[in-house]
Amino acid sequence: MVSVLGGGAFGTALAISLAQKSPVILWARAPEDMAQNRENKARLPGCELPEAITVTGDLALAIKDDILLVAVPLQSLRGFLAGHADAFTGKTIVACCKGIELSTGAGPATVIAETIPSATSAILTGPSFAADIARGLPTALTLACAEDAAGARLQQALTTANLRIYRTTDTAGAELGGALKNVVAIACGAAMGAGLGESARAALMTRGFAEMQRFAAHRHADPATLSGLSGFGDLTLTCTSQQSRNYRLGLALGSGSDFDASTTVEGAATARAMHEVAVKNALEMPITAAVTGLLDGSLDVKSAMASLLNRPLKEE
Ligand SMILES: NC(=O)C1=CN([C@@H]2O[C@H](COP(=O)(O)OP(=O)(O)OC[C@H]3O[C@@H](n4cnc5c(N)ncnc54)[C@H](O)[C@@H]3O)[C@@H](O)[C@H]2O)C=CC1
Ligand SMILES: O=C(CO)COP(=O)(O)O
Repeated sequence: MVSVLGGGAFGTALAISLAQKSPVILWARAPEDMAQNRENKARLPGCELPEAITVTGDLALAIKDDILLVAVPLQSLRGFLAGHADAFTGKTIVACCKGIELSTGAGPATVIAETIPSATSAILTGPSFAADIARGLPTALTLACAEDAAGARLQQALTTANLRIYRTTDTAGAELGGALKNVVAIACGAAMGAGLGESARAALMTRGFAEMQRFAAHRHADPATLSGLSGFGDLTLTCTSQQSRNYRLGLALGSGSDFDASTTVEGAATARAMHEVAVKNALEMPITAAVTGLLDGSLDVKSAMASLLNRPLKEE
């Protein structure tokens, strides 16, 4: 059986998807409302929880299963795993989160490997909005696991009628694609929010993709992974849809409107983490630098765009 740890939008959607096949335990820090109303009103309203889902706040019960999908934000992943390290020993842990740690520059697979070395670590990533998965709309994701046999087992276990899963052993590529596209989505939202137009967005997506490839090459990821669902696929979705929280944060920055600070926006911390790695390793990441400036308030959108346009001319 599979358990999902993390009662936010994505964890709930994955539990709903898996409940088509077998009973699922969904662990949440505050399960009461979900358990009582059979709906995650706070994060995924309008999606009824099927009977096959047991909602619990008892982590020991959830961790009994062998396959554990962990859907907490990336910046919380290390603390969450380390806090229950004994219980996670020897398990198969699938990180369902996207980002790079501010404190270390590590992605989710690395965080699992460092925190629970006895675990089999994997990542589930790619273009999917939680609401789409929960409604049973067709979705394709990437499952990355360095051990191919374990990856194949997970691919079978997590595929459902509407959720098609491809697999790869390139965990570095998969974790970077999902992390870095959020930063580009913030940039695209900001450009659209400031009224700079769709041509500007296309330029940011394309040159942002070049930054993703550069960063991934630095981490020895397979370039083909970046061109797949977890990279190009998710970049396309997140940079073009108002369903994306990263894109919506960008829209708010660009238009000068308010944004609810309690929203999970992985790209904000990831932009800072990437910028630090880029500066330290002399990687050229001007869009990431511009997003970091927008987030810390040292740049506005028009001057950020001007700084990108005024860089020395170069070959594509
Ligand atoms: N919502 C979506 O459409 C998708 C989200 N993701 C990824 O899923 C991850 C989680 O995001 P969402 O579920 O959307 O966010 P969310 O904001 O809906 O939920 C986050 C959940 O994590 C819990 N949480 C936070 N810190 C925790 C900790 N230390 N211990 C235990 N639980 C903790 C919160 O209580 C909350 O239930 C993110 O990395 C996101 O990028 C990936 C694909 C789609
Ligand atoms: O990762 C996602 C889509 O694949 C969800 O995007 P947001 O976190 O920006 O909402």
